[in-house]
Amino acid sequence: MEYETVELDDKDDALVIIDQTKLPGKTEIIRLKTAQEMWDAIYLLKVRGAPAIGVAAAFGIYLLAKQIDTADYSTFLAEFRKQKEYLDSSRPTAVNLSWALKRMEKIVTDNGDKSVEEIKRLLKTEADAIKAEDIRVCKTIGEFGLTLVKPGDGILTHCNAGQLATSKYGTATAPIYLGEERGYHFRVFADETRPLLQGARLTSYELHSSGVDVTLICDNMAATVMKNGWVDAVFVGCDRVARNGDTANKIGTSSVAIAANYYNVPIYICAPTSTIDMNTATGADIHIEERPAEEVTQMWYRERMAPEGVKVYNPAFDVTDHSLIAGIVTEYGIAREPYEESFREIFARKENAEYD
Ligand SMILES: CSC[C@H]1O[C@H](OP(=O)(O)O)[C@H](O)[C@@H]1O
Repeated sequence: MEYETVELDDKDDALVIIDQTKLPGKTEIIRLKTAQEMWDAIYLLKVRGAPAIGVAAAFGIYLLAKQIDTADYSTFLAEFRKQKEYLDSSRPTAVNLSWALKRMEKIVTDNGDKSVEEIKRLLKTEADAIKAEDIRVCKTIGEFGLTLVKPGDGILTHCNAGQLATSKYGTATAPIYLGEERGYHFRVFADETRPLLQGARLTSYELHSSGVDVTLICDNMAATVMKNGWVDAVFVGCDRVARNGDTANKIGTSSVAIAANYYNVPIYICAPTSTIDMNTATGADIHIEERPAEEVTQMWYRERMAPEGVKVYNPAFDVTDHSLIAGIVTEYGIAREPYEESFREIFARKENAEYD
């Protein structure tokens, strides 16, 4: 299934995305032009998934910068920062949002000696680079992930860390897609992932459309398929990895990790280095987004599933303790305990690679 999760239409000054809230029933392409439309699209998960949110924010802030009508650098910088802070406020947990926006801001602050028009051109180049890197990073994560499994293995996924959460390949699905190209024929079990069903609506849709052997299960069935011996590894994505390896990912991931450890099934986090936040010491320091009750009680504000007025707790993410994680698969290798030391080695490799 070839489609672009996030595209830039530079001529029409539009950020073009698939509205993921309409999948799998309808593939609806929408064009975002204003800061409000971009903010809403991220908050409402029309575009979602840490890497895809980062790419959307990079193109989005570029388009908003284009609209800043001034030749004065200080005025441009002030307005740029206002728009950046606004987009950054849309969702708090996925570090890629702020990481991409900071990268774009650095283009502006590093080039104060250039004209505003030249800075706008440099912003476009940086946003294109962020998207290109995302594709390369995901493919490389797939290569490292493949070293952890063998043809015919059963793989369990949770939420969607697939093509729709990135620019291509996905992170947790990258080994699956690469394996499919090379005849590995994995048997995938996709958790539906309540309340917003990213696993049912997106992961099973992506994999089934790509001819992958995928079985959709309810979240409360994950332990059973592991107990049955059908799962050889768990691959999940992430939204923020703390320095000690604690990982924030879609709500329910920590339950999957506990079950996986009980049944001796390794769980691997597939994490672009852009999602590893060395400034966050442990999972306790990660801000977990809480979302509206209606997502739990009314299935996308449609079918009522619970009594009106009932109390609801709806955290969008949880934190999996580093001690439960068998390895963290990055584009510069697989990190293992002790994670802080392993991450420092991986970032050193990244630094050297970027200078090669
Ligand atoms: C490529 S990993 C993306 C990560 O983001 C998802 O969250 P959401 O659907 O709320 O954006 C989920 O946690 C995935 O693992």
